[in-house]
Amino acid sequence: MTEVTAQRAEPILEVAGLRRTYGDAPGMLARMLRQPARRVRAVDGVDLRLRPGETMALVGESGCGKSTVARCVAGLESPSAGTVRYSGETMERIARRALPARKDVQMVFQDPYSSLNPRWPVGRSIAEPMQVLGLETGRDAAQARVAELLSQVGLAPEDAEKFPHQFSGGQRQRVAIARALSTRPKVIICDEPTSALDVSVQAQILNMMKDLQEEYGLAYLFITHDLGVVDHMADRVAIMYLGRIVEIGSREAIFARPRHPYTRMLMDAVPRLDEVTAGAPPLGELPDPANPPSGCAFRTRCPWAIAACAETVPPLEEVDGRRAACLRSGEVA
Ligand SMILES: Nc1ncnc2c1ncn2[C@@H]1O[C@H](COP(=O)(O)OP(=O)(O)OP(=O)(O)O)[C@@H](O)[C@H]1O
Repeated sequence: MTEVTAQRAEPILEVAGLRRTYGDAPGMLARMLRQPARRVRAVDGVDLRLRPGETMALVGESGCGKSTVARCVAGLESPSAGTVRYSGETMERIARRALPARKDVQMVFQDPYSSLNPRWPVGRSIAEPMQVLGLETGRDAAQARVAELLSQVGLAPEDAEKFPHQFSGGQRQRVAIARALSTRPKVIICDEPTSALDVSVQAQILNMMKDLQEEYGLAYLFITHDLGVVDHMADRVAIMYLGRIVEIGSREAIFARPRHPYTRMLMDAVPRLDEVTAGAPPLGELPDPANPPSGCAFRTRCPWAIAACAETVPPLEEVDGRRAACLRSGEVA
């Protein structure tokens, strides 16, 4: 499917012009030291469309705004501007009026403890979202559903009585996935769900997530810095740099012929991408997000940069079956 066709298909999730700025007002310490506010445009005009049953990977170095997109899309944070729609319904309306669409989106975090209460038996945490939304209120029905969910993620019904610390890291992530599945969502936002796990456990969880996707027609917005994971999971890929998407298209197109210099450099750095994320800079230092370069924010690290790159922010334009935001995208491949 070309990027043009993908854009035409009916989306389950549609993000338009999403912006999230932090630090509009200076904090107390900054005020005492008479420092100006440190204003960061963490997300600066992101558009995304996710179709039912599809996996879109959102990729980029630490600090480029991936988690902020995830939190805004999951309704955990309000955007400064732009809209998030599920099946055409805005997230604002969904959150305010507890519309049924609220059950359609769930989130899985890197750290399962973010969604599991350490003092609750996991069965209670798994049942919580469906009970909050009034889906399975009777005790027996809720228990039966928890047992069903545990077996869907490869655990035993008796595991409902255990506490989070009694599981291994991989099992704990299975529990977090069972909790996310409890409301029968259509979309799951996954923020680095396997990056804290050993490689072999990682593969098991990813394969299970693929099976669950197939069985329930789930769409995943999959946030990761790991291109191996992207290759394994994604139908489409969006590459983010300092708050903006710089390239978006099918996994095949992007892996075969990256058209943005940043995508290309990420791919060249593949074996060391964990170092990129850990801050070691095979690509050079990321500029200060509070003070990004004019024009194309990547130009200060870009071997293809020319004077014109400092003038304007290049728009995402169709090139070679995907969209890329680079004045020289035609020459990059
Ligand atoms: N609550 C906050 N207050 C102030 N700045 C924030 C806040 N959350 C994020 N930021 C800033 O917004 C930018 C994007 O952060 P974000 O966590 O979304 O990036 P990321 O790509 O998900 O990185 P990571 O992989 O490290 O989580 C960063 O410059 C970060 O410092």
